[in-house]
Amino acid sequence: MNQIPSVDLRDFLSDDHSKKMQFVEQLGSAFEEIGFVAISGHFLSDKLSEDLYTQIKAFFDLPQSIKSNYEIQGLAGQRGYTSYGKEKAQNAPVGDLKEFWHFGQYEEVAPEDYLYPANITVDELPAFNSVGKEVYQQLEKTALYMLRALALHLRLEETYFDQWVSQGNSILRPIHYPPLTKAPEKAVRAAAHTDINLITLLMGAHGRGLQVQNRQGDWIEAIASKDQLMVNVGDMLSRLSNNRLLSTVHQVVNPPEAGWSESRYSIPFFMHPKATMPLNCLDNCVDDQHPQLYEDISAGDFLNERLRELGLLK
Ligand SMILES: O=C(O)CCC(=O)C(=O)O
Ligand SMILES: [Fe+2]
Repeated sequence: MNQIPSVDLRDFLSDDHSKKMQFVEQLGSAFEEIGFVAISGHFLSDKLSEDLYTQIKAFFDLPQSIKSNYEIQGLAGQRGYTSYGKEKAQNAPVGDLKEFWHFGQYEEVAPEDYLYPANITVDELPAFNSVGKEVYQQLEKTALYMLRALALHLRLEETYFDQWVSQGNSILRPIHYPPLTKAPEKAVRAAAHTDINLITLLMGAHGRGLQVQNRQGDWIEAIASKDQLMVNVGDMLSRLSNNRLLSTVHQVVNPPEAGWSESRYSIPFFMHPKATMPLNCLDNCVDDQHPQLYEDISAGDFLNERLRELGLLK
């Protein structure tokens, strides 16, 4: 396969059962074949998307001394700001050429029942906080429907994932890749990696840069149209499905020299379940032809293992 397939989430939401099942089939085969799909008909409006871009550009434009106030020790980069070059892809020699922010789950419970660290508020930019929350919730809703479709594809109850992802540990990560001033020796904007989580919804895959490795080992460009999000399978879902759904290696390459002066902004939403979700390979993905490939593990233990490898958790 040398192109990322496209699907329209409105088909899944339609009252027409055959359209709904056609979406399930298209999504399932895309995720079995290449692990990526571009989706339109999601819940994020153009206006909200533009608002978030405006806010994150304003944030990354703040002086470093102010941004650094939001880099909180002891949080393993789970909330707030992570400075340039800190995150390193698994097995990469040097850090990626990026800085980023994390919005996390918004919990409507008493503080003593909080599962997660609280979100960090940027005092200088009030709308940054409210727009981030709204985008988080619209992408979370979109991701929930994608997982419902995948549940049907895997012959599970349609709402199988709901209990695990409702109030889940998902993260919205606006990323800034600053302009390049000289030829980077080893580093690329984001070194080849797979995502850790269940599925990722990516805003901002509209220009060149993101590349996906197909089964033949070739790098293909993943470019979404303006109304599309790029969605891919992460390691948690490939593990759960005993590698039936592919968590595909991808990277963000540096632009040609003519494009060095431009920043890249992209915004992935990493859908994570609650830490207690078992990632044990599903019974209906294991048989004589497909022996179980992974040990049983919980989502929380798996995440911590991977954050350590990324250099974010000590
Ligand atoms: O910047 C991008 O387009 C993709 C980033 C990415 O793959 C990631 O952060 O996991
Ligand atoms: Fe990624």
